[in-house]
Amino acid sequence: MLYHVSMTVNIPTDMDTATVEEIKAREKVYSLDLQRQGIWRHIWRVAGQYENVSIFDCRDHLHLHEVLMGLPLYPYMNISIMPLCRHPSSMHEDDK
Ligand SMILES: O=C(O)C[C@H]1C=CC(=O)O1
Repeated sequence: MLYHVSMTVNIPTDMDTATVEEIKAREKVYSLDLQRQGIWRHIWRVAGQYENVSIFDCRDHLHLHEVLMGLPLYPYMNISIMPLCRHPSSMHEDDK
């Protein structure tokens, strides 16, 4: 199942720089691993925001939930989710 997910990151301004960098480094490793597995299909930066728009390909809602809960930046994110289904005019067989 495909999901449109937007994540806005709000790291507390008083968190020390080393901790922020360590969390961001773990987030990148986690994200790249999911991208390689095909679970995190696309990620874009929203211009001018500490926000991304992503497409996830998960088995079901619970799988998506577990993937998102595992994000190292999860405690500092606001997340919005839209479940997607294939558009009847889509020419992409894997849009499902
Ligand atoms: O930067 C972000 O949008 C937050 C998060 C998502 C992937 C990643 O590496 O960091």
